[in-house]
Amino acid sequence: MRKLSSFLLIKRTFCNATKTAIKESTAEKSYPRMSGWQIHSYGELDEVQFSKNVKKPYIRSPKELLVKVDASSVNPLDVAMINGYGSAFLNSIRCNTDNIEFPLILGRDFVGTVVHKGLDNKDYKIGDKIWGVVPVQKQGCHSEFVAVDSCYVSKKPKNISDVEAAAILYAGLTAYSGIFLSAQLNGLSGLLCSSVQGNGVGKKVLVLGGAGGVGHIAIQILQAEGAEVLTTCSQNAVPLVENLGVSKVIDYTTVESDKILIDESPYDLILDCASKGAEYANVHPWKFKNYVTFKSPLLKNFDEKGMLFGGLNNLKDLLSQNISALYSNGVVKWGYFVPLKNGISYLTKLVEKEQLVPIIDSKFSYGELPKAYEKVYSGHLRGKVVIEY
Ligand SMILES: NC(=O)C1=CN([C@@H]2O[C@H](COP(=O)(O)OP(=O)(O)OC[C@H]3O[C@@H](n4cnc5c(N)ncnc54)[C@H](OP(=O)(O)O)[C@@H]3O)[C@@H](O)[C@H]2O)C=CC1
Repeated sequence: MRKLSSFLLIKRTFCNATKTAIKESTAEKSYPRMSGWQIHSYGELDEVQFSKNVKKPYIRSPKELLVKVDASSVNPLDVAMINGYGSAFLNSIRCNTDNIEFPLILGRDFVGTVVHKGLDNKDYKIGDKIWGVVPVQKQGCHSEFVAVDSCYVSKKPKNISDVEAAAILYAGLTAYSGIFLSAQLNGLSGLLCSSVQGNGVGKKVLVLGGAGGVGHIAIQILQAEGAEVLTTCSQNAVPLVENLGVSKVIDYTTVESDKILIDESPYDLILDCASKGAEYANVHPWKFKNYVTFKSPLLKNFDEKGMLFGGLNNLKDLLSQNISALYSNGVVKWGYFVPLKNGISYLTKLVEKEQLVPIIDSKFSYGELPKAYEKVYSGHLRGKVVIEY
């Protein structure tokens, strides 16, 4: 009798488990799908694979919007993330759809159309054309749809095309945070004030790498603020950056360029958009108040040494680079992409006033996305690589 009841119990448990599995797999199959570019492990560029069977994101909070992506861009970060860059830190804060690492969708900035919205989104209606960014710990936007908190978007400026707009926000917010948060051009935190222009009047700024995605936008922000801007680039980019109206273009490939850079100092700010790094601040006997580099060792230290020792190493790096820069009276800082709402509003206004015009290096279709990744990987960009969906 006891044997029979145990048999019945096992059978019932088995049946329930089978029913649950069938239910789950049916739910999995009936889940809405979309197309997207994903990586399933870290490696080379060919890890980026197209699939028509990607789970469509959905709205998970009243502040979120579901967006049909119309255009996007590729950034050096996307290419680096394929290689596993930042994975240690990002996994510690990751909040993608299922809190899992893979499959991972890259892509950080987009222009798109609102197709669904959370209840707490009175500023947006279905069909609105918006632009925005996706924080690095979330699934990206190199896919048909993206779900994003409305604090990372705003209405797209009407005076530029989708493709032009797609070139701006990630690079623009990086430039914005380097100028206002790290260097504090306005004398305050960029979080507090950026609506009144003129913060650069009387200031001399050197932008290293003025032809690239971040560099060409940084130049335009600084000029809109009234700063005198000098920039470096290689010879074939000189006419392009001259067109931006900078006061001096220095071709860094010439022998005399170092002397010019030193003679032109002191600088209120040197903004490194050319991956020169903190070390470069001390290479020349020049004077500066602030040196901000976007080549930060922060995530690399976490990747290589773990969260604790990586954190300690970051502290050590920050102190040592500043101690060696003391002789020039300058402060050396790291700059980052920060998805700031007031940064998005600032860039929107700059575009609407035609003080910021993006430079497009090249345009690819959504189906050609791997070619766009290759283009960014190969470097020497003149503006941005954009994707039209
Ligand atoms: N920390 C962060 O959160 C972020 C960091 N970044 C980093 O900032 C840097 C710039 O990004 P992005 O503008 O998108 O990159 P791009 O590749 O678009 O631009 C880099 C530009 O620098 C030029 N360049 C290279 N070497 C020099 C040099 N010695 N002097 C002057 N110019 C040079 C390149 O052209 P050429 O080689 O022909 O001279 C190219 O035009 C990258 O290293 C990127 O990884 C970017 C965004 C966020």
